[in-house]
Amino acid sequence: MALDKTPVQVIAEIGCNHKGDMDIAKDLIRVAATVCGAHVAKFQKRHNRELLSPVEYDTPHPVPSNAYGDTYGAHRDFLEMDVDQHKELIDTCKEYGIAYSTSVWDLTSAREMTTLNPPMLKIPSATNLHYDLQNYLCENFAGEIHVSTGMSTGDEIAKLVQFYADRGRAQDLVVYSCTSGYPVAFEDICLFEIRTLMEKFGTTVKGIGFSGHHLGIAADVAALAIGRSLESEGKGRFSHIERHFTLDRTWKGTDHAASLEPDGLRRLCRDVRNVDQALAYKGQDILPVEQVQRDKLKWGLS
Ligand SMILES: C=C(OP(=O)(O)O)C(=O)O
Repeated sequence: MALDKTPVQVIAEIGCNHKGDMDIAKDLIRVAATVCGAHVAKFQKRHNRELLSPVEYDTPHPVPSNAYGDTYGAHRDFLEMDVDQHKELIDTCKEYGIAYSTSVWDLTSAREMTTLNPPMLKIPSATNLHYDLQNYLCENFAGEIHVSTGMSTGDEIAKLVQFYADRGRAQDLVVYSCTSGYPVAFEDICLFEIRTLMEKFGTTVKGIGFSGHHLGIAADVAALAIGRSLESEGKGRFSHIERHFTLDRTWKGTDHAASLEPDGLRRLCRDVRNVDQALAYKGQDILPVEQVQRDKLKWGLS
């Protein structure tokens, strides 16, 4: 079966790695696009008073050395960009020719971000049981809806996909294999979950993706090989690889240590492009590149 050669999209998950600073956020977009060759620059949007209980909001950050505020809520608020700032980030993405995306963690964020008409919005693993939010997106957002499946049971994932199918939106849905951990040990990445998702849902949804929080880039290339080979068996489409992205892994904050720096993301994008070309069957017995060698080297033909 011929593979759909639409390139697998590499998403630079900037998240909150901008440390609440628009200049850093814009620089992350610029570097992801122009130095690394990523396809999407992704952020996160939260309304912390809606998302967190009063007690969670007022409790100090569990890791004080990562805290940007006296309480967890104040810390999260410090890292938030408002709607106008997200508009500016969209403009910056346009300037550098990279698509913009953001995850929405609560209903208010979903309402706000849909007004910006991005090409895609994401529901993080933490929020994928929030059906009011997902119903809102199904009814009010025409773009792709990406949903991550960390910390989810098989039944929850099946229900999730059915929810979108029932609303006629499964063909706009991208479901991500994900292990929620920062960073994730190699034995916990469980890449064959991509196989499970593709076998169960690949032909129902628009795409299956991989959202990684591990170290290095080898697992992503393996994810690509697994996803594309299932594609070759008619099990749907493997469409996205998402990795956290920072300018400096030693910066203060939870996600930096599990992020790629510019050279890592650049190598990931390069390897995804190159390996994707290599993932093909021979369309003919002897390729043109081999014919020259066959004529010259092959014993027993003349
Ligand atoms: C936390 C997020 O994603 P994931 O669940 O894939 O890690 C996110 O996109 O904000």
